Amino acid sequence: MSLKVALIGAGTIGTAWAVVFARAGCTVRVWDGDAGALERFPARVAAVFEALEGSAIAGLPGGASRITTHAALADAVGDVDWVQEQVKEDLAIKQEVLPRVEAAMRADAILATSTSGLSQAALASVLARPERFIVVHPLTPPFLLPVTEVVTHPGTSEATLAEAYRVMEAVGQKPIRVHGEISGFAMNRIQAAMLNEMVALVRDGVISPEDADTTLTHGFGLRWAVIGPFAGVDLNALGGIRQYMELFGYILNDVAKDRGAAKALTPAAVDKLEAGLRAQLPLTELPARQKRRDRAIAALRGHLEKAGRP
Ligand SMILES: NC(=O)C1=CN([C@@H]2O[C@H](COP(=O)(O)OP(=O)(O)OC[C@H]3O[C@@H](n4cnc5c(N)ncnc54)[C@H](O)[C@@H]3O)[C@@H](O)[C@H]2O)C=CC1
Ligand SMILES: O=C(O)[C@@H](O)C(=O)[C@H](O)[C@@H](O)CO
Repeated sequence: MSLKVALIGAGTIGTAWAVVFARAGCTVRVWDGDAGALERFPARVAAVFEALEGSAIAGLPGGASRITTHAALADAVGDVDWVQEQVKEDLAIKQEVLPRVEAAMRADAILATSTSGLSQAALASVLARPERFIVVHPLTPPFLLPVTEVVTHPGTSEATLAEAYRVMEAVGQKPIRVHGEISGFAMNRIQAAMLNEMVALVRDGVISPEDADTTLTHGFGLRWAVIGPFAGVDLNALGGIRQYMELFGYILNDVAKDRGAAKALTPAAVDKLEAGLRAQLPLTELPARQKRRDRAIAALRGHLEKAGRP
């Protein structure tokens, strides 16, 4: 992809985005308010490319040679098509940096922020061209984990949203659409729900931190690597997700009650889940999907045994 990209912020996520864009063929220009961060940047990027070398996701040759660092903001963003911002997660800092970046950019370029959950409306409110502004939030690190949430504010244009999808798909990311203003967006809320429960179980002496992690590394994580939690439980009852929830939904409700949370599993929620799952897969095809799940997890386990775990 021949896109010209500027990265604002040369820390952990700036480094990771540089690899994502550069390995896909984009020209990447990097700026940061801290000269030291820019100095350290090439070595950080080189370490990632070295780790990916020879793998299926190393990307096009010469990735690092497409990345340059710039002391002046205007030099980095002046003629690029896409600007991705990842300065410190602090509303006041982003509200100060984003308008400066916008003023130095081409009027038709897109300004995306990597914020993990700050209000997109509050960020957009300080911009002159909010229609070109969008949240494109990755997981860590995006060069390994392609899912990327795309979140608009009420003034984001349809063209900007479509371009965000086009660009993310072209650089090998898997965009997902998150609707509305919600703190933490979707990905961090999902992770937070699980982490909150794990913290409470450890705090109350129900399980050790190590064993809690093992439920993921040797359990759900293996399954969820090949099939999501909804599609996964859909295979755990012959009648699919509706029957699963009839049989085991009491656990979701008990946990919500124990933690003083409102019950999420309403009849309307079950109807929505069933409609979504059955649109993907008729009940008659569940056994075939079970077989595909088994093959994929078996292959994954074989690979993990060879590669070892960190
Ligand atoms: N670390 C993570 O796992 C993820 C972080 N993000 C988001 O990416 C953003 C950055 O996070 P990290 O890369 O982890 O932080 P980091 O601390 O590694 O890097 C932040 C960079 O911003 C620069 N910076 C801070 N204030 C600045 C200013 N006023 N002007 C110019 N540069 C400034 C710093 O010099 C630093 O190099 C945050 O919005 C965060 O929510 C998104 C996904 C994952
Ligand atoms: O674990 C992660 O990768 C996610 O939590 C994120 O990407 C977040 O943005 C995180 O770094 C801050 O909660």
